[in-house]
Amino acid sequence: MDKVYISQLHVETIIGVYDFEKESKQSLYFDIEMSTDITPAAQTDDINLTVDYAKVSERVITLSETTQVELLETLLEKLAAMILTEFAVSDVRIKVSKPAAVAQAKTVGIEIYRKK
Ligand SMILES: Nc1nc2c(c(=O)[nH]1)N=C([C@H](O)[C@@H](O)CO)CN2
Repeated sequence: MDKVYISQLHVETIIGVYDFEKESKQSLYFDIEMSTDITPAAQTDDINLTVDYAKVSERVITLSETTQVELLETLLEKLAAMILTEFAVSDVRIKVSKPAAVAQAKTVGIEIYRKK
């Protein structure tokens, strides 16, 4: 299956388990890969017949900024459900990195894969 992807989408939001994390925004970076058939768009040159990565990016940014949760897992499940509901994709893989979470690590994070 063809893929539409978004790499290193940067979002600033409140997220975390600890009290100090609820006081200021932290950076998250998303890698998103969605399966879809791009043939109809390629044959017609019509953006309406494919998955618009700009629209997906906007929705991921908005939902991440307005959802207040503690765990990255919770946020990723909400984002995957939104993408599968709102866009014509058969599956989605989302990876989130939270580089400031562990000082000794370059970054840490979670990856999930969900199907319709
Ligand atoms: N599997 C997870 N582990 C941890 C998370 C998380 O969201 N998922 N979050 C934290 C803290 O919020 C951390 O980011 C700050 O030190 C710890 N472990």
